[in-house]
Amino acid sequence: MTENRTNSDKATPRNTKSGKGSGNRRPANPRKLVLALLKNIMREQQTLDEALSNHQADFESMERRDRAFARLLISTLMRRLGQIDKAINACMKRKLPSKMADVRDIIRLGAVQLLYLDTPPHAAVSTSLDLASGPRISGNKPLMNAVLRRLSREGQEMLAAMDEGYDNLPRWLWNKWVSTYGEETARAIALSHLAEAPLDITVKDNPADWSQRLEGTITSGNSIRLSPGTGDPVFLEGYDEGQWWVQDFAASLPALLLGSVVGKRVGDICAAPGGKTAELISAGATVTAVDSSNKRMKRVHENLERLQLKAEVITADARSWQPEEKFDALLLDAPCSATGTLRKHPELGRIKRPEDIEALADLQAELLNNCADMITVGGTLVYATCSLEPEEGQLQIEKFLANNADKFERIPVQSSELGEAEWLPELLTSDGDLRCLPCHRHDEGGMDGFYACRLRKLA
Ligand SMILES: C[S@@+](CC[C@H](N)C(=O)[O-])C[C@H]1O[C@@H](n2cnc3c(N)ncnc32)[C@H](O)[C@@H]1O
Repeated sequence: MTENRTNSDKATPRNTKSGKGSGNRRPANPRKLVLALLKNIMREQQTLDEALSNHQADFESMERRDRAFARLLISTLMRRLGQIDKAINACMKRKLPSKMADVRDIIRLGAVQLLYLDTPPHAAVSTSLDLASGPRISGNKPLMNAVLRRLSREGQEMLAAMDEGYDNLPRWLWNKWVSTYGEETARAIALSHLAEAPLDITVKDNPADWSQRLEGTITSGNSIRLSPGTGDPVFLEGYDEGQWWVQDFAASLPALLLGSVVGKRVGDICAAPGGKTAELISAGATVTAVDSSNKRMKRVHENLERLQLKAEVITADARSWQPEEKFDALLLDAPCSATGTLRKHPELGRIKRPEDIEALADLQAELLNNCADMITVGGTLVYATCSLEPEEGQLQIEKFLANNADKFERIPVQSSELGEAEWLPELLTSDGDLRCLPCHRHDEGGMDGFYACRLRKLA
């Protein structure tokens, strides 16, 4: 299972294990593919997974090395776009108008190679200019050439004078995080996006044995952090045998807030692609997994089959669906802006807008209200999102508790429930909610931003 928290209904292109590209098709040019992805992301607000699925045949036609290069190019572009654009603007008398977006994208593609990927200047410039076809674009080759040549000479000096955390974060997110967490933490979060996130897996059992076999380290509980450069997880021992699934350490925590689930009927609401479903089943629960997306539910079925785990799987809108018999416990992992996952999905910073947060907060409130009716009196409800925004986290819960004061109470989480590591208290708020930030445990590779709160039904 590979994690996908972008709420995208489009699957990431599957890895062909041969890595040789597919069929007799002529392999696609990785730089040209990246240009198309950039357009999909920046001008059509698609996630990288969505954009990649538009170009699946091209992606799969490439050798494994070219696929890795294309991914490196697009992810570095997304992580560093603020600095790249600032450096490009410094090379021009005035900013390029939006009708010249294609020209700007070609310069960006050359710039990322010159500034961050150590591509020899002649190769970065000539391979970019080769992509400038068509009368409207090719007429701008002298401009593109001049900007890229200047970046090859002065680019590193320009970068050294920039504030890389601040410059690479969209302004509205910077302002929001400074007002929510303070400038020091906002900067630490922004800096955490600049490096690729490590790969975490959750094992069904025997974490000590699996951490040795896969040469990783146990973060806590059943979560193992693999060493950098481990490569594509589908090639690793235990994947085909269904012994583990990919899940960020922070994403493995909300399910723990339900306590012992052995023998309990647990509703996993908004379940796809099924990371927490697998965790709850492995912990001994009888799980009903509900999600509204047919396409994503297909992945739950595939993932459970690989992991040889069983759940009742229901495709339904959880704003109105109700179980025939109420659950003992429920986990609502609500759709959200996913701003806690920018390390893994740096493009989200470019496609999300402040108004998305408001709309998602309304959807989460509807889901939470309906989930409140799905559990028995005395039952536990855990609400979680991978957002850093208070409207999707603590403010959502405050509103819910204010409207349901006689029906629900918050049960503060104790750090010992999350595991034994001495640093786990860092992840809890003074109210006893879980509040993971991407900058937590930065020196060990950080973690996704996650919020979770535990409630008990009183009446
Ligand atoms: C954050 S993802 C869930 C991740 C999942 N819990 C896991 O651990 O693998 C949110 C999910 O909410 C689902 N969703 C969005 N709106 C929904 C609705 N009204 N009813 C049910 N599911 C919904 C999306 O399809 C998406 O799969």
